Amino acid sequence: TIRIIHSFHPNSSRFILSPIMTLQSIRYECGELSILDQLLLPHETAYERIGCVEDGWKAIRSMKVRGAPAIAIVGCLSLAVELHKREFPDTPSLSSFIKAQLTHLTTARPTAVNMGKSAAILIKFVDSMVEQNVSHEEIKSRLAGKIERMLPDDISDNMKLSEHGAKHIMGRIGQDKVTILTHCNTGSLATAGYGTALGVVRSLHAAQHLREVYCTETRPYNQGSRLTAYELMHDHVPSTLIADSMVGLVMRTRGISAVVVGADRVTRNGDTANKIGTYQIAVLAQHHGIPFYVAAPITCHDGGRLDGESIVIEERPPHELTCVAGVQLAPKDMNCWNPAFDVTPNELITGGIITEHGVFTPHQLNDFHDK
Ligand SMILES: CSC[C@H]1O[C@H](OP(=O)(O)O)[C@H](O)[C@@H]1O
Repeated sequence: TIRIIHSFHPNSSRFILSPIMTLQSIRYECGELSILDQLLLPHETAYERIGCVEDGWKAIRSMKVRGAPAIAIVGCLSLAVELHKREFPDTPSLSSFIKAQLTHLTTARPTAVNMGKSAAILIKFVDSMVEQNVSHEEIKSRLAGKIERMLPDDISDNMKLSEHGAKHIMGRIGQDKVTILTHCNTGSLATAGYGTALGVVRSLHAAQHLREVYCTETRPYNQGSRLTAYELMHDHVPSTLIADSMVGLVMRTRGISAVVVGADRVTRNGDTANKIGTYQIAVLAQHHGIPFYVAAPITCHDGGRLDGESIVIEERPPHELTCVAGVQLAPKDMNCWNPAFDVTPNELITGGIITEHGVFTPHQLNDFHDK
């Protein structure tokens, strides 16, 4: 396991972190992959073995594993696992298999950019090795190595992002303690570890600057009540669970200093696709004059897309809305609409977009992509 041990150096505002994490959504070692089945949390902790790409696709589609970074990491690792076991007669057969499998993985869930972005990067990596006449065995080995590095790279990005975000919020609010509101789950269960928006919360808590964090239940999958509450209790972070419908009243009466949410796809102009309900929280935050931040490592950024208008919003099955934990709540044949995401326009992201490279305004983000 990896446990994060925080120590706050008295002579600087930097957080000293050593990479030991306690909550692991992904376990990978020497070609063996298993994922924490998040449909069973918080009542049951069960890991499911992923033996091939199809196992990975099904785990992502069913949301046993979810969260934009975790989706890409599990998808790509499922390919590494399958390549570890398969033999190929020559380079063309290996290359076409890799491309077909990566393309297939991008069909599991359309809104988060991470899987599609990783697939494009890995296909380009393989093509470059084919052009250099690298042997197909060496291609397999180098590709597996590149995929395996996604795990530590994600944790490293999250820690840097979280430090930038915590420092920016402290600088903006100008008080010793802050109260944060967050939505959905953006922690160790949505990433390789530490988290994005929840990573910012962890960093504020580690530096003793967090008064409290309010997390929304995040219907209908309940990422907040089942997953974020689980992580916050696990880490002994002062926190309060609220229903999605309570956000307005909490903003009005509980002294929220800032809102920090994650992202599934941030476009060039800063428009952000994130869990359904994010948009209305951003509108409420503007109404109450509360800075609204999006925490998103560059792996969640779609620099090739100008704005959020064309982002495909995934629609999930009606039963995920009409049933809770397998109990039928709404009438079985009730007409439903179950979009899993919405898009927050950049003008509502008033705090900034927190990345591992720093905190950007939407305009600065556009310049960053031009570099
Ligand atoms: C750190 S990205 C987490 C991001 O993914 C979640 O969606 P889902 O649980 O459906 O995969 C949500 O939008 C979070 O902000």
